[in-house]
Amino acid sequence: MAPPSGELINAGSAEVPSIGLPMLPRGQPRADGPATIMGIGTAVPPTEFLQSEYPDFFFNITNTSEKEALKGKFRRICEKSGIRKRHLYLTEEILKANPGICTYMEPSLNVRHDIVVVQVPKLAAEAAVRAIKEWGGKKSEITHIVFATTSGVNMPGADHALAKLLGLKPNVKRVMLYQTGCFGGATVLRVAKDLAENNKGARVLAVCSEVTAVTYRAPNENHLDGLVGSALFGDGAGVFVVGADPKPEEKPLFEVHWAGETILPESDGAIDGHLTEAGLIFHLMKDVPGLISKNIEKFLTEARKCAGSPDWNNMFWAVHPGGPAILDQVEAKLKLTTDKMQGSRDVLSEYGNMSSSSVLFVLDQIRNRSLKMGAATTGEGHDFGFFIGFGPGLTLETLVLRSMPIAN
Ligand SMILES: CC(=O)CC(=O)SCCNC(=O)CCNC(=O)[C@H](O)C(C)(C)COP(=O)(O)OP(=O)(O)OC[C@H]1O[C@@H](n2cnc3c(N)ncnc32)[C@H](O)[C@@H]1OP(=O)(O)O
Repeated sequence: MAPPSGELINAGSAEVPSIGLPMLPRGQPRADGPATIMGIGTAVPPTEFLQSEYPDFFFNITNTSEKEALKGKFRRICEKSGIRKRHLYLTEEILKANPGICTYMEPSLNVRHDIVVVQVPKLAAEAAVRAIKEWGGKKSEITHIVFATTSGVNMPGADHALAKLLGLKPNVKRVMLYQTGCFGGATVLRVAKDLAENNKGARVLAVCSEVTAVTYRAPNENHLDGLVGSALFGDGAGVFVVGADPKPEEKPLFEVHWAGETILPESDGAIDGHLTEAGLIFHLMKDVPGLISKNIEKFLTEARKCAGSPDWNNMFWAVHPGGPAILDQVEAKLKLTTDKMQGSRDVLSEYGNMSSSSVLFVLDQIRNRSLKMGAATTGEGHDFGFFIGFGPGLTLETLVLRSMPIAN
């Protein structure tokens, strides 16, 4: 029987006075070094939609072509979106076969879920195969999966489906994060970092996969922020292989040095989403770019201390490309040179806003740009950089990454 708590406190054990037991060795040894990103893979559905043609397609398929004023507004948003094309699973054929998805508010959750429950893990598996190939290890060495998606919910989750599709061992340890929205890309890396650093030898798949079949809906005068989502969102999956203490045959692309998350002041309701019988209904306040740019400096000033507080322009920037106004306003606020957001702008242009997956694409773009530029490091020649997600809350989630030298 346990002694009274007073005796416990005064039990006199030199090692652990609070419980009076000797310290035991930890069952699971920790890694020696920081988590590293050892492989990156991305995937998108094959069908692409040119943004210049999208207003006609969207208003036709949703039977709303008579709403000329609304269509004019949608066209203006598309023109200012910074997007050239997007990839969507929902082709014309699939939309015609599922007319409920093309309405504004008809109950249609079943058909939407039938699509995403299959397509979200499938797209993730495509990206994971590429990430694992670059990493060069065996699938049997994968110890953990951390998976984020806002595209539907299911039991067992998309993490379970991915493990089956890839043929991973049944004892792979899984963390499934549903409905994180766009900051999920940074969350999966933060959780993967903690797992890799606290479990020696762990090799973690950090996974995001988004398919817009849950949010797709007809335009409506009562939901103008919905128009912004319809103009911006695209489908895509991104996967990192994360592990610490790389073996000689493993070639890290980035080290993860710091991770943090904060809720921005006075931002309640700025981005939110509600899962309803008609799918996921998104709300975006017009001031999202202003709220992010107003509050970001304080948080990033704290974050960059781990890198010796370099100048903003002496870092690389992997920022979730939520929309061009967000990139513009952060750039202006921190007086960044125009090349700093190029990775984010390139991803926005070629894929749109793929919610949580986007920032993984941006880091892939940055290391590819670095190679093309002949830069000395994977971070466009800089030693340290940011990996930034934001989304519902408003939640701002950031990691500080250290780039690796490129042998030229
Ligand atoms: C899913 C997640 O968790 C995280 C996310 O990423 S959520 C998405 C975050 N992204 C955003 O919030 C979008 C940020 N906004 C932008 O990038 C730009 O404002 C934009 C591309 C939407 C428009 O570009 P712009 O240069 O600002 O053009 P602007 O002329 O001001 O706006 C175009 C039209 O859009 C309308 N508009 C812009 N933002 C709007 C909003 N949030 N709601 C409703 N209408 C909006 C404007 O009123 C304007 O309408 P009119 O042409 O009829 O006047």
